[in-house]
Amino acid sequence: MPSSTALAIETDGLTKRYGDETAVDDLDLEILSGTVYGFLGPNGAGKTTTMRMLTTLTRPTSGSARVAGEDITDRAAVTPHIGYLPEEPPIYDELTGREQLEYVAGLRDLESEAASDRIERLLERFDLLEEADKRIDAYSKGMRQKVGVIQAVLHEPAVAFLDEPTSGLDPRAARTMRETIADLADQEMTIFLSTHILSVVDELADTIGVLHGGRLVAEGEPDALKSRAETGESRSLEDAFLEITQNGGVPERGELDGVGVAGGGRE
Ligand SMILES: Nc1ncnc2c1ncn2[C@@H]1O[C@H](COP(=O)(O)OP(=O)(O)OP(=O)(O)O)[C@@H](O)[C@H]1O
Repeated sequence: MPSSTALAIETDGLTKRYGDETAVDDLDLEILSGTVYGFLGPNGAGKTTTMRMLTTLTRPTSGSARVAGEDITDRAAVTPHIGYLPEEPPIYDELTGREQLEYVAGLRDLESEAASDRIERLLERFDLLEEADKRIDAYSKGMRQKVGVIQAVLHEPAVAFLDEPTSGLDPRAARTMRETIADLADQEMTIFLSTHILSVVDELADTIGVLHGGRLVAEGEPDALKSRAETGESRSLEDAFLEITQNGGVPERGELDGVGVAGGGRE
């Protein structure tokens, strides 16, 4: 068991109910600092709800969680340490890309010269320099996504929550995004990465967790998840994912032998 200081995200029985529906059910996570955690699950599995709880945007019904060592009930303590790219990044259409990023830097109280340097570098990296002084309402979906990611990591948070970071990006930009995520992880940023694009998770994640019906039904390193317990033969991550989540209803515990499963199996 790692010491608590090495954990970037720690949840204990984290649960969110909406009326009769349990969106996230008794979630226990221990995510090491500086790692990329790939968070998978079918539509409606509870991924966004989990991220909204961990980023303090919605309160759990029960259970607890710490992010970057801070309790998620203490929004003021948590927010300086996190960045969040939600499905629809919060950006002002009437600003230019650069103005939007400078605005976010101001909200984060970043020192202006250092922030300007970092904004320039990230704009250049994402091939946005030429468009940086155009209004965002003229941006394509992919360009908006790039601004959304840059603003999520501008303040070099300890933990970045990225929901479908490659959404809307062309192949070149998607590659830049993957390389940027890998670089950020190399710089000890913890990345909580939710996506339906399994190749992205396969390439980047140190650990993958699979949520199904609000419950964590499998967790492990990508290779362990892909290995078939009975024969040891390897399957694609897509095959593994489809097999793990194949029953439409409530998941059964232990669907994936040989891989840590919610409620047991993790060290
Ligand atoms: N504000 C809300 N009010 C009521 N039910 C909600 C609310 N937010 C989410 N839910 C329900 O909680 C469940 C989990 O939704 P969530 O958006 O977390 O899933 P997801 O894994 O992010 O799905 P997707 O991959 O489609 O984005 C769904 O059944 C959804 O209908």
